[in-house]
Amino acid sequence: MPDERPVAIVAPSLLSCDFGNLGAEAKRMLAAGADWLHVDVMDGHFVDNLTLGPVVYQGLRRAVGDAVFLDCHFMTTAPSFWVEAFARVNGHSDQANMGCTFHYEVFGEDGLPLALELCRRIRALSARPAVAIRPSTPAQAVLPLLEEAAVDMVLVMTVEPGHGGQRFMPECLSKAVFLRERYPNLDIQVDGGITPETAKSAAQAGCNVLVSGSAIFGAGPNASQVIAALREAVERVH
Ligand SMILES: O=C(CO)[C@H](O)[C@H](O)COP(=O)(O)O
Ligand SMILES: [Fe+2]
Repeated sequence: MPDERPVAIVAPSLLSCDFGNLGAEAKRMLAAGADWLHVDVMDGHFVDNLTLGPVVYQGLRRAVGDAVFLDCHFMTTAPSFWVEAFARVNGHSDQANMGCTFHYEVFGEDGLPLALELCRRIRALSARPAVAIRPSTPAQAVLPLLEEAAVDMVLVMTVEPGHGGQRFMPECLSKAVFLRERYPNLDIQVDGGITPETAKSAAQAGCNVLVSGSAIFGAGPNASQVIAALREAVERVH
């Protein structure tokens, strides 16, 4: 039987970087073995924190170049507006180098048509649509989007969105198990409190895309070792 599980992807979260040296920090992560760079976009409404907008994103894109996949995690009440704004400054003829993850909760059950419309728009931009669920949202909520093949990835949050450096919530991993059983080829991303240790249980639950902020940046010059350990956690269950 062919091995259907998707490949390991490690995405350092720039939320934990030295923002005074954003471009250099991003390049340091790429040199240390990062596959993607995770960009947390917080609007001060959906979460009680505010990070970066299109102006800073444009600077980041210029610093890393077009070949790098920037995995944008929109923790915003108006994802459609911000997706357009980020796409405009992404600096490329198409946006295949950009991931657009929105939160299910901003649309909810009644908002399925709007969520589908946003996914179609993200695909029309050639960007990569994904949906995130916070700890209190069940995995079943995203099934209608998966049934329509509207998203390429589900982000299972293992902390409450809004801040880096929080405690990992292992109880959220049952959602990854539920999704992996039904979708062997789906990219399942996990974000929040991921360390080489917690990555093992996340990988066993079926997650293959690991976001990690404080563990990677907290390792200073040893970031490459943490990235390698995260990748190994996924590859070991592969
Ligand atoms: O989406 C996020 C917070 O809402 C961040 O991506 C996440 O918290 C990463 O940081 P850490 O690895 O320190 O938990
Ligand atoms: Fe994130």
